[in-house]
Amino acid sequence: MGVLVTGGAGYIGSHMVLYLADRGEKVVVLDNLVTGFDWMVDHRVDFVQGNIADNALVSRLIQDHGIDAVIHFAGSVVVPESVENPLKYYRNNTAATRDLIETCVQNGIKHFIFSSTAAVYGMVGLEPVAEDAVLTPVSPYGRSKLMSEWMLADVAAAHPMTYGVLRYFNVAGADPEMRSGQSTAGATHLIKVAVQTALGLRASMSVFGDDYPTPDGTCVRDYIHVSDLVAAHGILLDHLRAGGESRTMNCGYGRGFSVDEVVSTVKQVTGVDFPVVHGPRRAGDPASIVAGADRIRSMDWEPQFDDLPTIVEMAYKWERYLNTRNDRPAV
Ligand SMILES: NC(=O)c1ccc[n+]([C@@H]2O[C@H](COP(=O)([O-])OP(=O)(O)OC[C@H]3O[C@@H](n4cnc5c(N)ncnc54)[C@H](O)[C@@H]3O)[C@@H](O)[C@H]2O)c1
Ligand SMILES: O=c1ccn([C@@H]2O[C@H](COP(=O)(O)OP(=O)(O)O[C@H]3O[C@H](CO)[C@H](O)[C@H](O)[C@H]3O)[C@@H](O)[C@H]2O)c(=O)[nH]1
Repeated sequence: MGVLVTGGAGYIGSHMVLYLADRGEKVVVLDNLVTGFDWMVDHRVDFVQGNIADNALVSRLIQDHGIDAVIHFAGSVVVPESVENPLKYYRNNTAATRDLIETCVQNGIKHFIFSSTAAVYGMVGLEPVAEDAVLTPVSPYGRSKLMSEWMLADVAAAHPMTYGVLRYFNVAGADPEMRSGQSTAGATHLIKVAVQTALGLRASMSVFGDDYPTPDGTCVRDYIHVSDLVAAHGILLDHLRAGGESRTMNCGYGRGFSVDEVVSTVKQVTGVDFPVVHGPRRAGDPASIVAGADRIRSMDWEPQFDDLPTIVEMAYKWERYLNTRNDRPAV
């Protein structure tokens, strides 16, 4: 048995690789390094640079490495970019995923786990959102991912394959042993931006909107630590390998923090009172999105880092480490 991890040189995929290597799995990573870094791939696993849509390459990897399961992280991930360049997202997230799934079917892959997103829900109310909610994504990013969810369900109905769809909420933090972390150039994610500001890499940061219908007027999100997130994939993989049915699950802790709460936590953890500007709303932001977490909590999933200061501390430590590298990605 072996696992093909696509996008394993990226933020979340590199943590998945650490998790699998730590438990002694045979792993091969396929990544074209468009946003990932080869130095983020753990040395215990094989790394191949290439595209998920390359049928001949993926077939060879599956056969040479005895792959029974694919965990598919590779994709394009920036919501505003998907609005400006939707065809990029339909090509890389939908069409390329279609090609990858076809290669998997042709090669008898038994299990396929897919990185989906809370963006498939679109604008929701203030209550936690469950998996069976109406899906009305508002961005090409969300739609490109939802189409892949549908393809997987159709393919699994027609072929002997089981699948897991995991809808991630706001992923943050870094490996507790500092072997990987969020390293993307020009990051837009709140916790990453805030720790960069605390380190003086940015002169100030903005809070996008403070007139939302939330307790303090700023947007509420469900921040999940990346190591807890990848552990959920491991549990789902074990479930599928044991003959369990396909599952679609939210990945969040089921509680929200506002932007102002996150910023205060970053100030407390870092001890730096950095400048914060309260600016206008950012287009497309839902006021609040928190995971209905009943399904994931009904698995044997025991989160280790469900604590905002701990998540922030690890993100901060990783940012400090990145700062010591000569090749640190641009802020
Ligand atoms: N970060 C989040 O908060 C978040 C939230 C919801 C869903 N997701 C999903 O999780 C997955 C991983 O996201 P991430 O934050 O680690 O992003 P990332 O950009 O760090 O990782 C994506 C990786 O995929 C690679 N890649 C992209 N297109 C490829 C292709 N065609 N062939 C081969 N490799 C390719 C990139 O080089 C990169 O290493 C994505 O599918 C994303 O949509 C992320
Ligand atoms: O400098 C910043 C950055 C962000 N924010 C705010 O902080 C919140 C979180 O923003 P992020 O950009 O960190 O994350 P998003 O909630 O926009 O998006 C994340 O969660 C989505 C699902 O909800 C998708 O999965 C997406 O891929 C993932 O990046 C938002 O209200 C945003 O407006 C700021 O105020 N200032």
